[in-house]
Amino acid sequence: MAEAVLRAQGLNKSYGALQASKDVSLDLRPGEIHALIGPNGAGKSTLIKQIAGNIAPDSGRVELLGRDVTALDTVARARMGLGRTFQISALAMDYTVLQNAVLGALGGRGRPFHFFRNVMKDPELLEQAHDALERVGLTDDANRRTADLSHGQRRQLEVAVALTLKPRLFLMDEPMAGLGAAGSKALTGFLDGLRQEAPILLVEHDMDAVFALADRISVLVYGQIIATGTADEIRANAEVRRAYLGEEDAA
Ligand SMILES: Nc1ncnc2c1ncn2[C@@H]1O[C@H](COP(=O)(O)OP(=O)(O)OP(=O)(O)O)[C@@H](O)[C@H]1O
Repeated sequence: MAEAVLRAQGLNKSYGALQASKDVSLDLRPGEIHALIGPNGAGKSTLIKQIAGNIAPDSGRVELLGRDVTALDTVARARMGLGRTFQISALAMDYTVLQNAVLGALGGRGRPFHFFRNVMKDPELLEQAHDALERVGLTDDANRRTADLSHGQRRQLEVAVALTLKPRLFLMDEPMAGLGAAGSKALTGFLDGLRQEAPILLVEHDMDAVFALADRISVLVYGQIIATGTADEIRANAEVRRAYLGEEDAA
């Protein structure tokens, strides 16, 4: 089996008496989409934050590309190739689509800048930004104000911003949230192709998207992974149906 690009081992995290992660282990392999599903409050965001480096686990470890990164912060993990999209948009709404993409590319440089107008003339940054916009199908919208984009287009732009850093793997937190049927179909098609280049750990409530896309699915309930398997295995798992999917959704 190919070496995992991401490995979480025995993660525990408590908030007071509440154990939000209980001995959580999972991995992400080259070329795959691994979906993380579970009811509201199950601990999905808490787990993603430990993997990304926003919060430290009480115990356990996180390995990225074979290296122990448990003590590294979000910036160091991003520089190693961990790309991320967020539940709540981190885009600058008054900037154009291109400006947001250039700022994303700039984030990979790791040194401060002083003049925004110079940044917007930097050929290398512009090329990275244009490439990423083309990948997600936003080339024609490059000069539009981000606030004027549709919700679906903003989601595409978030992926483009993450792509400017040429990530080796992605953490995506509910990328389908708020998208209509057409938007979520388009994004599903895009993620389907993206997995070969950068595998994706996908937190998603849209079960149609999850079952269409995921090579493997892990189900988190009360901070614990109760099952990991293919879509068919998860659909057929009695404990998962009881705890989460419900009979009608799992049919
Ligand atoms: N900073 C915090 N302090 C205290 N409790 C927290 C904190 N963050 C999360 N929790 C609690 O930990 C549990 C897991 O929350 P988390 O946000 O990880 O769940 P989730 O599966 O991502 O939920 P959702 O699907 O609604 O986003 C919840 O009971 C939540 O209230």
